[in-house]
Amino acid sequence: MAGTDKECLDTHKNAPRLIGSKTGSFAYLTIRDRMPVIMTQIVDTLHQAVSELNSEEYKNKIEEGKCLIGNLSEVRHQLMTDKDLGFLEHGDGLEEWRQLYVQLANKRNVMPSWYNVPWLYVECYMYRKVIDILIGSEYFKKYDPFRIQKEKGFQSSLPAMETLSMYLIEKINDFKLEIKTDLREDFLKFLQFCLWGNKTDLSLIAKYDGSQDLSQLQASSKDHLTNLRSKILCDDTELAWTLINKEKGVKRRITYVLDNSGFELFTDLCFADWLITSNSATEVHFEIKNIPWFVSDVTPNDLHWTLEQLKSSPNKNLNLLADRWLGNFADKIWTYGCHPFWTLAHQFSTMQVTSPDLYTSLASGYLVILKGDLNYRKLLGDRDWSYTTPFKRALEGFSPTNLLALRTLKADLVCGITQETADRAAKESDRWMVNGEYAVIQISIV
Ligand SMILES: O=P(O)(O)OC[C@H]1O[C@](O)(CO)[C@@H](O)[C@@H]1O
Ligand SMILES: [Mn+2]
Repeated sequence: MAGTDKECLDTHKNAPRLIGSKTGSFAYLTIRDRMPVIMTQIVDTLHQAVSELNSEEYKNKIEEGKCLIGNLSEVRHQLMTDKDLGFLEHGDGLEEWRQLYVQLANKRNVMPSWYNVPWLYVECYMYRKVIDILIGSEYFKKYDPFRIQKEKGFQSSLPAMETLSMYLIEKINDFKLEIKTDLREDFLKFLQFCLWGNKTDLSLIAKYDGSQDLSQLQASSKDHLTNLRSKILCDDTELAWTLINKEKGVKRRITYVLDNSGFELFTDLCFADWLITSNSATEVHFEIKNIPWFVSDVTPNDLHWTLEQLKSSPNKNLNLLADRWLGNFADKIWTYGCHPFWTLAHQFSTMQVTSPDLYTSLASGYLVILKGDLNYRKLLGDRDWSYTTPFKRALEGFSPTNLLALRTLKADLVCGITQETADRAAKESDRWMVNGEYAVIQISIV
């Protein structure tokens, strides 16, 4: 049973939100164990970067760096000792953060602190607070404390990317030569590559230093995918296929809300390529993060860096894909945006009010694909819904257009699955909701 905030039960009988104050819950353990480790990593990485600077040339930068290290260490201390949360001062979304803080403060008789507000808020706040400190500086405004980890993650995924690139190129050639292929089967495969690509987020492996072998986490072989089917606890693939296969060739845009860099991003770009090549969409618009976020989330820098790496790789298939993908961006068949909404702590059902421009943009497309665990938590308002609550119900009215969630379970909430399925998974592993071994493919059709 997850940790919950009974105060948040509202009149619409929404389930309570997950909160860190429930001892032993995944929220509690994340705040107690995983978040301090991530903060330590941030401090250590910055410390390393500062210590590599030439002390004569970068005197002021070094001074400032040391000061930032102190401020970041203080955030870690506040988190570990459950101090009051405060306002943010720099960067996007300040007013939205302030409003949410005031709402939380008004709901309680005590000041909002790390363990007494909803987990979603506090976890997003930690990442945003780090950026607040960096943006407020002179020399570290654009510093990405996760860059090294993301780059190591990319390098260690290269063998899996090479395998997947061969598969995609085979499909592209089939299209070119008009060789009849089983489109449904291809769709199914790419969807699952993307789904399992979500296993490799680096915030879950809090101690990831690039040396661990991620290949076990990467479902790069087709046979492996077949074995993984039983781990998909709700599988709306057929509904998704019906949607994708409908009225092919008409002008339509798919919005792809990306999650992590590295292997996951590569699988997503492969799928986006297939969507265009198979005429399933005429435009794919990616949404990514405007700041370093939850360790491994894709920022514009990560996207550009990834494409450059693929282009300069000694592997010809990766070069070929990089050329295609750079071409897609140049031709505006692919576009990307990084709306500040994605780095707020808001659940998606508030988007229409808090970020109407983004909502309208999603609504003008045919389908939104949402990747990963955090997006799923925000879809569900990070609430402790009963497992059998229908997906659409848990969205609390969020319905800009057709939605498709692809998520491996890394937090103890899920909906839209049968009690038998939940029991079976629980029997297989008592960590089934958080270990990234299980997944859902869920669709909401307007
Ligand atoms: O990259 P994802 O799939 O959104 O996962 C983000 C991570 O953050 C959490 O949502 C909370 O720590 C985890 O459940 C997950 O490991
Ligand atoms: Mn992520």
